[in-house]
Amino acid sequence: MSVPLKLIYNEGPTKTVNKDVHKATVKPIVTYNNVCKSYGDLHVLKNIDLNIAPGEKVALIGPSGSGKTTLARLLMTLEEPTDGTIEVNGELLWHQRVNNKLVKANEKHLHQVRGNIGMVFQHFNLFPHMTILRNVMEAPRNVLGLSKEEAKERAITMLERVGLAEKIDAYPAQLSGGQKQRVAIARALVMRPKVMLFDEPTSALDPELVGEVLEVIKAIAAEGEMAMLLITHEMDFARDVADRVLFFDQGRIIEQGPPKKIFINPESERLQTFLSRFNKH
Ligand SMILES: Nc1ncnc2c1ncn2[C@@H]1O[C@H](COP(=O)(O)OP(=O)(O)OP(=O)(O)O)[C@@H](O)[C@H]1O
Repeated sequence: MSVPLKLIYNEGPTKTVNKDVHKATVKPIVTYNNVCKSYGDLHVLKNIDLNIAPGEKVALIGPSGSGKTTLARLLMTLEEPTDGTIEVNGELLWHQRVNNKLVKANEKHLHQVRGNIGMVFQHFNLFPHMTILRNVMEAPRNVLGLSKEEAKERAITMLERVGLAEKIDAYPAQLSGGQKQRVAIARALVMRPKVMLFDEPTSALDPELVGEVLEVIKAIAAEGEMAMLLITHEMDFARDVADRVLFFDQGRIIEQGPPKKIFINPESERLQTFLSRFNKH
């Protein structure tokens, strides 16, 4: 059993880190194996190797256009890698192993693997004609095949978790951007994914609404067992939530480590330059 390890640094917040995260023996929940992605001559991802352990919180930072969203889109199965493989919970995305050979995965297989991944994007894409409760119940009903009562119970629990229990009968148009994003988080969580992927979840929000969404994500992260990949331009948030921070530039992982190392003792010049832009603000 893993033992939570309390870690305090730089007068910063108290973090809970899963000790097992850094042990080589833990079977990763997500594996990128030599993944490349090109659009014509543009090589957006170059030989990415990345393991994410169960429960591990990984923040991805880096300049605009460095390939962070592309890395996420591959995991969401919205894009196919040009080369390499990705595994989630031991199952290949895009490919299957048949007689030890890689063959193209069918839709059924993809659907199954995708069920392990929850996604929250910049834009919430809620169904405007459905109440908040219906928005969150929809996938448990239609994808998991739960009864109406079971789906409702699960949805209400999730909406309570993101602080929106009193809004279940409201429609998306009646909510603030921050509240809509919290619904989107509940909608992803209700499927009980093993991995949650957040792609700049606050970048479309008015500044005064950013905090409430980040607080919800932090609270979910602190609960533990679910792995998270967080793409963010919020450096304080990355520092507070992540067990490991990856600095991405020009399609490669340039540097990675615990937040303390990345934000206080960055090694590469590129990371130092990148961080200095944030420190000026
Ligand atoms: N479908 C596509 N066709 C062609 N080029 C693309 C496509 N999608 C992304 N790109 C290019 O890939 C590069 C990486 O884009 P990506 O969105 O992954 O970067 P990013 O690090 O997430 O940037 P940001 O922080 O601004 O969101 C960019 O040069 C982008 O123009």
